[in-house]
Amino acid sequence: MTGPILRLDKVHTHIGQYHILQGVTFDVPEGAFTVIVGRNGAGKTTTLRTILGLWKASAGSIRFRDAEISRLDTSEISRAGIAYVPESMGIFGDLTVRENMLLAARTGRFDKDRLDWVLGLFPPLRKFWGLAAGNLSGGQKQMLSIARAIIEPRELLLVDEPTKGIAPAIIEDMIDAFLELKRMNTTVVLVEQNFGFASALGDTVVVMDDGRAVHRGAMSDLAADQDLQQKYLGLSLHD
Ligand SMILES: Nc1ncnc2c1ncn2[C@@H]1O[C@H](COP(=O)(O)OP(=O)(O)OP(=O)(O)O)[C@@H](O)[C@H]1O
Repeated sequence: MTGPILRLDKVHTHIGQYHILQGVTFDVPEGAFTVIVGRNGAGKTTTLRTILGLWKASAGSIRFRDAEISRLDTSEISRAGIAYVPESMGIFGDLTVRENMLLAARTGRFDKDRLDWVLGLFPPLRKFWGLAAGNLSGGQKQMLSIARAIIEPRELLLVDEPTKGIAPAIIEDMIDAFLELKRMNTTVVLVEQNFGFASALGDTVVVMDDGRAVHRGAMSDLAADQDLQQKYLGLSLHD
């Protein structure tokens, strides 16, 4: 783990008349997994969308390496090397798995070694390569969505709740795939409600509540401390 690749400093986001993020501050260390947890409506997705410029920060600073990105357009932020896997997965149901992957490759073609590596992480995608993606199961769609985000090397990957609605057996496969990304020193910010998944992968953890980051620290400390979990997360993580 090295220094931060991304720094949020007192970030505020308004959506219409609502003041959603109210001074979010945390660092994302390079080459590690940062997990954002917190109750429903805490502002986790809004934080990812604000980093991506899909919502504009109304105040505060977001620095990616040495650049201030909070005023940039999403396309510029994406070109700078930040990829996003939204909760809605953002895949095209009428297009095949292959076509979905190809659209995500900015050069318009595949690097064969990279493609082999990605398909090795998610074998069902190889199997259903020619199938319209709308026919995939929920877990397979989630895999496709992640595969799209990593088909080219990215400096930072933002992933929103990959386990949502996914069966436990597939969650295990997904942990393996993310562990492989970890071995490659990929920098990931993961929003995750499933505490087993979050604690299996997270190096650092950010707990959000009511539009703020109320706790930052090592995931191992939070995972080992039930009082801390109770204080910040109530029982919702174990429901
Ligand atoms: N388009 C919108 N218009 C108005 N309010 C919104 C909009 N999108 C999100 N919000 C509000 O912003 C707050 C934070 O939402 P957000 O989706 O960031 O929370 P979250 O922590 O990701 O929650 P969850 O775990 O339920 O997905 C919520 O109160 C939500 O209702």
